Amino acid sequence: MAAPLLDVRDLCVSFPSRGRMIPIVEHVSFTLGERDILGLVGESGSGKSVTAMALMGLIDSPGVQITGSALFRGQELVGLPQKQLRRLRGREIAMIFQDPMTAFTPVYTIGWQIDEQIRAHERLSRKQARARTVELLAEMGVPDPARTADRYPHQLSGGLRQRAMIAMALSCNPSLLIADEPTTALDVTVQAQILELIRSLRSTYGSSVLLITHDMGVVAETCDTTLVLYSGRVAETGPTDALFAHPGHPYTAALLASIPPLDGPRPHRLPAIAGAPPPPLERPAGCAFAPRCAYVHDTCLPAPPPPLVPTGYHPLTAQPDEASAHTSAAGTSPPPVQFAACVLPAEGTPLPARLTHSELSTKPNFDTPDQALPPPTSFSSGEAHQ
Ligand SMILES: Nc1ncnc2c1ncn2[C@@H]1O[C@H](COP(=O)(O)OP(=O)(O)OP(=O)(O)O)[C@@H](O)[C@H]1O
Repeated sequence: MAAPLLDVRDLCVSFPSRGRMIPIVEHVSFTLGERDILGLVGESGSGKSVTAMALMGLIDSPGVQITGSALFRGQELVGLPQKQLRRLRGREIAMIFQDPMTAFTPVYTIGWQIDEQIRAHERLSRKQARARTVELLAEMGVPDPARTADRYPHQLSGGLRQRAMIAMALSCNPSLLIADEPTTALDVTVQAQILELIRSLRSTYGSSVLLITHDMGVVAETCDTTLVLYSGRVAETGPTDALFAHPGHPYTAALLASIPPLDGPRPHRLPAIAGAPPPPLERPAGCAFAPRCAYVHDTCLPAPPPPLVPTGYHPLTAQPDEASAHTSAAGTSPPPVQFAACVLPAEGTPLPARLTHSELSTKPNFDTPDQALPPPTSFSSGEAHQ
């Protein structure tokens, strides 16, 4: 199998506070292949941005502790000196953010800023750099790119600014684009256009994308693979289609159940996940979702469970594992995918025994059984999510 573009193993990020280290991201592992789009999804505060910033070497808080490994084309990013990281950023790895105004300086034109980015990495004259800027803006679907290049950031609409930021990020043809909530601030029509643009990057630029979002709809439309982060830990990962059709983790299932169905009867109220993720210092020893889980069981409590991945799929790549790959190569059909589940019952099977009320109420942030998510019938069949 070809080496992945990005191979992250056991990434942990902790920040110091009042003499203690607060673990924000714990043992996050995944790989991203060439031209793949991986969605990093989770609620606000789950550690998505911290994961991305750690990979980019952009966390400069004093005392931050980053451990584990992140190999980019075989080069270790964790602990890489800033000088070398700076060389990689822009040229090999680029990042775009929710708010393009944070990426552009308000006092220079869009074109000038993209020209400078190009000239920082390539030996081009001003004229050549501007020609490349205009070409890039045109490729990003910016109308009248030569005139738009002469505009200041505040003179562009949110969608155009986002296109201009993607143009700047792609100006040096990076292999990896990290997109942190790139469509959150945009209206739905522009959001769809930007997602289409991001999807097209792999064919036009050969780029892989790490897409950070809290929106399962965005993931469904855009990502090959999905990694669900909950309270700084990986809850579940797998090919997006499979994960959406058969979520194995009650958290994934609950996130999916909270998306309005496109067809069929509209529910009176969408199911919400009661409670909130635990603060990092109150994270339970076992599954961090246990305090909010309708299916919590005593086996969930002693230690964090390993991330769920469909049976037959590799836990890091979320691709068919070696055995399945060999079977396909031999010309026979791959074995049917079986879906792992932590405690999610198969259709028709009874729920596992629940913890007693007193056990539940001794845990921080625990919802009472009455407040907990009702067992949604759609969880086990997955039909509602297709
Ligand atoms: N420099 C920092 N020092 C201390 N804590 C931090 C720092 N940066 C982030 N955090 C904490 O890390 C946690 C995860 O933050 P992060 O921004 O990664 O979440 P997120 O999943 O990206 O959420 P959102 O979708 O709201 O952006 C939060 O509790 C945040 O307060």
